[in-house]
Amino acid sequence: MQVNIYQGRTPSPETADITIVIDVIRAFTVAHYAFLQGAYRIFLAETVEQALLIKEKHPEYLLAGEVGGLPIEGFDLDNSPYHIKGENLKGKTLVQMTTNGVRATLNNLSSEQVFVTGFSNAKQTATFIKDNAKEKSKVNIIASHPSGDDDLACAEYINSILKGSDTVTIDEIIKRIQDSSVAQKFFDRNEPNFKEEDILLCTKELHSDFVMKVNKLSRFPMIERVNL
Ligand SMILES: O=C(O)[C@H](CS(=O)(=O)O)OP(=O)(O)O
Ligand SMILES: [Mg+2]
Repeated sequence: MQVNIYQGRTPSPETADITIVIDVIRAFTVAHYAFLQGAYRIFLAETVEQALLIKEKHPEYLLAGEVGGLPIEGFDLDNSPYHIKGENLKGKTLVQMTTNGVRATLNNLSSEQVFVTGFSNAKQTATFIKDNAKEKSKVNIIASHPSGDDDLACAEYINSILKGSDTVTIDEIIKRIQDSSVAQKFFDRNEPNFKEEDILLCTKELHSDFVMKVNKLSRFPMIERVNL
C-alpha cells in the first residue's frame, strides 16, 4: 500500500485508489456524532447559498456548518460536536457546509473510494481500509486544514495504522491536536462561541461500528454510514 499525505483544501497533486479526508476540528467529528445521534445521511454543500437552496426544496433537511467557525443564519445546526451530541437526529438528512473538511472532500472526489473522518473515528477508518484495500492500493490522506497540526497529526496516526507501525502514540496525537493553532480559540475564555467541550470530543477516540464513506453518485456528494 502506497500512502501519500497532503495538507490543504485543494485537489491532491496525484490521484489514488482511496482518499481519506481528515477534519478533526470539527467537521468530521460533527459528522461522526451526527450518525451516532441517528442521522441517515449528510449531503456536502459547496456554499451557504447552495445549502439554503437545497433547504428550500427539502425543508425537512437540517443545515449544519459554519463560516469562520461561527453559526450561519438560516442554518439549523452549527459546527459543534458538543451541540450535535445533544440532538435527536434519527432518520434526518443533513446538509453540511464547512471551511476545510467539506471543501477538501468536494475537491478530492476522483478516487474510487473516498472516506472522511476526524480523530474520533480515525482508528476504525484506518483499520477498515487496511483490512479491505488491495495490497497495491494507492492511498491519499488529506489533512484538510491548510496549516493546522490537528489534521496532520491525525493523518500520521492513520498512516501508522495502515503501515502497521507503532511510530506514534495516541497520547502524542491527542497532545498535538490540543496544542494546534486551530484549537487555541476553544480554550480562550474570551471566545464564548468556541467551547472547550468541542476539543474534548474531537480528541476522544470512539469504537463505533461504522465508517463514513462518500457516495459520489448522488445528486450532491453525500457521506453515508457504512456499518462494519
Ligand atoms: O468550525 C471549525 O472548527 C473550522 C473552522 S476554523 O478552522 O476553526 O476556523 O471549520 P472545519 O471545516 O470544521 O475545519
Ligand atoms: Mg478543521
